Amino acid sequence: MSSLKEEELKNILPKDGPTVKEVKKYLEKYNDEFIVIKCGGSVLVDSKLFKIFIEDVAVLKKLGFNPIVIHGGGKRINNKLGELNIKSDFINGLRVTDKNTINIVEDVLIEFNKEIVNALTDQSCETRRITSKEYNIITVKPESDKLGFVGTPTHIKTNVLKEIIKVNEVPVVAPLGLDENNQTFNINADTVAGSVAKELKARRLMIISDVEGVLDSEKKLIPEINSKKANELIDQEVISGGMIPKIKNCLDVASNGVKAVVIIDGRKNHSLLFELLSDKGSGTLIRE
Ligand SMILES: Nc1ncnc2c1ncn2[C@@H]1O[C@H](COP(=O)(O)OP(=O)(O)O)[C@@H](O)[C@H]1O
Ligand SMILES: CC(=O)N[C@@H](CCC(=O)OP(=O)(O)O)C(=O)O
Repeated sequence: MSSLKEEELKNILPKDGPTVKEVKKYLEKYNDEFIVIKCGGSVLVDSKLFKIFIEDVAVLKKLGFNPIVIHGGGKRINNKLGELNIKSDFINGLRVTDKNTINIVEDVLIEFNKEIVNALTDQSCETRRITSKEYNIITVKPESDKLGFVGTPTHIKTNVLKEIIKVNEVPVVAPLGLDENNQTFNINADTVAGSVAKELKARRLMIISDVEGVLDSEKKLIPEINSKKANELIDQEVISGGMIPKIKNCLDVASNGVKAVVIIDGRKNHSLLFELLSDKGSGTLIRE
């Protein structure tokens, strides 16, 4: 990727993103490594933020990175269940998913996956859809009886992912998996991103959400957090809801060989590019 000329870089990079000078410094650093990017449904429901996210992924691919995209969709699922008057309960940030709900979750996530892939294709970025119905790469076992059709990944087909990357496509993965009987399971998207990052031995896991990062009891950003501090904040209920599986999962990934795990703010313009390609890293860095 270092072979890109200054003029080419200028054409690829957005005007309001990191400068060519900054980017040049960082290009060498990530040569050929896997960058797992998880974008939450809270960011993707906003059409402006959706557009910036798509643009950033396409830019990374043009620069020669190997991005792997995992998408959420929690808010879209909530909206659909709301329309259908179906109540949804959460236990520690995970959706209780019964027989009826899993069908809706699957439909919503497959549709969302299609939209993301189409948007990337429009940016001349080649992609591969990965869902429970196409190229499934995730085998699961049930997480717990109480959660119904919620799965924990037991196997990720990294060989399939690597083949897709080799032919220059960006894998776009929905948080769905299959058990040994081909039953579809709902999986928290942060958990999927974590499993993929660990199994691929990714250089970085970047979790894009609709908050600055992990916040303390005064709602101030915590720039760096370890497991001791995170567990304290969970006990004190300062970390709650969807942030619980997010942080637990990030800690697990950080202690399993992925050097940099960050939670960044998808509401900030080009936060993904600034985090990877400039000195202006923001958000919360998670350490084991
Ligand atoms: N200590 C905390 N710091 C930041 N966010 C928190 C904290 N505790 C709970 N949250 C909640 O976690 C949410 C992020 O999780 P989630 O809604 O699952 O996002 P996503 O859709 O991006 O995965 C935030 O919007 C916030 O409401
Ligand atoms: C088991 C479980 O909770 N699955 C999630 C899957 C989507 C997701 O994780 O979306 P976000 O990243 O947008 O939160 C759900 O049903 O909402």
